[in-house]
Amino acid sequence: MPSRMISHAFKAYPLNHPHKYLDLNSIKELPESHEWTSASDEHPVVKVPNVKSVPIIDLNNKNAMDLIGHACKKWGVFQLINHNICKSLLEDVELEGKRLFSLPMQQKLKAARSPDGAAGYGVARISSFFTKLLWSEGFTVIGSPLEHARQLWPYDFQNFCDTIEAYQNQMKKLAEKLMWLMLGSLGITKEDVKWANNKGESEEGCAALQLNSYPACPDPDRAMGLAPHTDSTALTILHQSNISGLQVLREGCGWVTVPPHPGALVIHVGDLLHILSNGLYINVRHRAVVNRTQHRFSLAYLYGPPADVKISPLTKLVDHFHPPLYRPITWSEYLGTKAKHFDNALTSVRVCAPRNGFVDTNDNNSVKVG
Ligand SMILES: C=C1C[C@]23C[C@@]1(O)CC[C@H]2[C@@]12CCC[C@@](C)(C(=O)O1)[C@H]2[C@@H]3C(=O)O
Ligand SMILES: O=C(O)CCC(=O)C(=O)O
Ligand SMILES: [Fe+2]
Repeated sequence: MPSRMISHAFKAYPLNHPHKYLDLNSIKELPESHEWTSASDEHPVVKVPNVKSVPIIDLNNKNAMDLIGHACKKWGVFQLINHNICKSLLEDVELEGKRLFSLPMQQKLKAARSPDGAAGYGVARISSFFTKLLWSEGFTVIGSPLEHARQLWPYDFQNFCDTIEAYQNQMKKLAEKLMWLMLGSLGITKEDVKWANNKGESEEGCAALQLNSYPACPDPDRAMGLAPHTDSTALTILHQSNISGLQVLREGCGWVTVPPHPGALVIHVGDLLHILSNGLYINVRHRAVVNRTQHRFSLAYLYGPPADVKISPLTKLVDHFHPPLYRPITWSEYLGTKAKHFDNALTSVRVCAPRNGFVDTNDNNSVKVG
């Protein structure tokens, strides 16, 4: 039976071996369990200006739609300024996140994500695809944060809930606006998308909020904050605070650092927009690296269509010369597919090889070792 909520997407894919939780803040030497070899990544880190940097787009620019479309085709990522999200809200949510991660481990584990669940405290789900552990911890909110917040702060959960809910509301509006700009640039309007005005859908269905914490690391060059991945979303809005760590893969060049730009939010094209656009938009591959001295915090708003609506390449973008590359799939099903196949999830949904004969650069069959 299709699930109406993304929080149920992993029911059939429980994580069998939840990792032991180390308090990364107190570790003075990188344990072998967290030692990643640089040989496991074939892409170099490239420096700006050797390669252009990720585009910065002003939402107030009258050409914003075209600039966004161009960035989605060339990069699959851009930084957005003048997005209208209150600076104080961004600061508040960052503070609440830091308050959460600074709790003692025993307390955080009271809100631990269950093996078959999507929400709560824990390591990133993709961790299970690697033999080495990530230098990070996360907290995922889907719908209301209340249940978990009560477990974390039995007498003091209101502030956290209010801030998270205010942030979710603002992000939802921005995500919707961005999605229509991204699709608008391809000539797609709301009339072309059946589920666009489906107001009856459960609020829980269309977003997750991921709080990421990357403590300072004694040996950052051999550790990995968040392993390379694409987001299983239509789009992601990332607030990366003022500490660098996000890198995006520019095909043919290598890893490009996305420097924190004051007030900017980073927008990623996810796998679902890649599917909807019939491959025209790049689902950007990215990762988070860590540093020796600063504790980094980031906040990702992972946005998608209603969880149980089948999405597929949009009819207007498909013709005899551009056959649909992917079969219809719901967001919920796609999350399950990702939980099973990780980097090969898109290939498993593909029905037709791209006309240029190239394979999807985000798919590979290599064994992940970390
Ligand atoms: C909607 C979702 C996307 C996500 C899995 C999740 O159910 C909630 C957490 C998301 C996240 C955030 C960190 C990176 C990531 C790969 C992960 O392990 O959990 C993404 C997942 C994703 O985009 O596939
Ligand atoms: O911390 C970052 O910069 C990246 C986070 C991320 O990729 C995610 O939450 O999906
Ligand atoms: Fe991501």
